[in-house]
Amino acid sequence: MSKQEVILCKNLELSLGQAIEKCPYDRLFILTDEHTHRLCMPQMKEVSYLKDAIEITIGAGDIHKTLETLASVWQVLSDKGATRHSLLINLGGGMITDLGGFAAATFKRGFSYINVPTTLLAMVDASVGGKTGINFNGLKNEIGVFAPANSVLIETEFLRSLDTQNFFSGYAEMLKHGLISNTSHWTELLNFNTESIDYNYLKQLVGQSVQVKENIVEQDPFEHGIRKALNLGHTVGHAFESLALAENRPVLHGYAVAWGIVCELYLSHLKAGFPKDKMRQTIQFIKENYGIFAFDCKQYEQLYAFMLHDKKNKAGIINFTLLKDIGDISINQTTDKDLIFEMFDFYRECMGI
Ligand SMILES: NC(=O)c1ccc[n+]([C@@H]2O[C@H](COP(=O)([O-])OP(=O)(O)OC[C@H]3O[C@@H](n4cnc5c(N)ncnc54)[C@H](O)[C@@H]3O)[C@@H](O)[C@H]2O)c1
Ligand SMILES: O=C(O)C(=O)C[C@@H](O)[C@H](O)[C@H](O)COP(=O)(O)O
Ligand SMILES: [Zn+2]
Repeated sequence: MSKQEVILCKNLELSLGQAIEKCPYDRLFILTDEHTHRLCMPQMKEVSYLKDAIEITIGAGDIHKTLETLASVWQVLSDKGATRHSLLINLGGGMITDLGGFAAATFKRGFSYINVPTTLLAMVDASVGGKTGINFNGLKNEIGVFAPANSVLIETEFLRSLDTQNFFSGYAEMLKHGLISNTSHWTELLNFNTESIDYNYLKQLVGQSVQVKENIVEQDPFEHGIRKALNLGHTVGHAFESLALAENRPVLHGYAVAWGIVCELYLSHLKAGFPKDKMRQTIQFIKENYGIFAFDCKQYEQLYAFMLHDKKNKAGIINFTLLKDIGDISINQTTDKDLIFEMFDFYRECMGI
């Protein structure tokens, strides 16, 4: 996979113009969801290159990260004459960059695309690294391909219209990056004033956070080894997300990851010696800011069944990424079912369920 250009923009219009010039195209498309079309598209109207772009707008939220929505995007591409030499700009959160990236990577076996992430989660995580796809059969990202965007243009001014829940959803992936990188970044994140956001400081943290992801993806673009670090919290988090979806009470991805981190830090403590004080401090932050995902012991089997679908697994054995300490990563960790159930007990006890 070629190294991806990720730019923390000073001037989006200029950066986008330069990125587009690097991708000669016959037809230009821009994908938004109903919210980013209303809130973020007006800023793009200034960009002269986009005057003739064909707009595609889909429903917002992960419930639309489906085969049906993907087919509707393919349909417009086909009807409007997209070719292998077309260019797609994804303007939105992780749902848009995942689905749009997959649409571009598969239409006529693939054409170029540029990500302009508009949520915190997409800026620090989803828009970078080339994982694209859709949810399928109640499972997260079940269908997809690795296909990086030609450029990722991060304009943090878009964050000013983001609601609190989506701010914290993205912040969970930043916390994950703190845990897998170093103590000083983790400490900065735990101490950031989330009640009164300093957007200049946030921009600096976004830069640091996306750098953690870029460094790892560069070493292992196809997740054969160290990229599994980026999946910390997701073995359990995706199971929570799938259970929530099955029970018609969807949760935001980052919230599921935060609750997944609570579980996987417990396993990290037991199996890899992750320090108890750092586990407690991280869990305290999550309890204070993410509320509770409730389930009872009758649902343990169902959660376990969802975890059996994790993409890191091999031969039916659930694969965890654990930590010996902050920044000290142990990939390919396994454990028996009893300990997984004990981990659920721990989660429920410390969340007060
Ligand atoms: N590919 C990857 O590496 C990767 C990494 C992390 C997460 N993901 C995926 O990303 C998705 C979650 O992404 P997300 O949290 O960005 O969700 P999202 O794209 O659904 O966006 C969340 C909500 O915020 C709205 N929104 C977007 N930008 C806005 C803005 N500037 N102001 C106000 N509202 C805005 C959206 O319309 C939506 O309603 C999940 O599907 C997850 O699986 C992928
Ligand atoms: O980029 C990666 O690698 C990640 O694992 C980042 C995750 O935050 C992200 O949610 C990713 O989509 C999960 O991928 P999956 O392979 O577990 O579906
Ligand atoms: Zn994630």
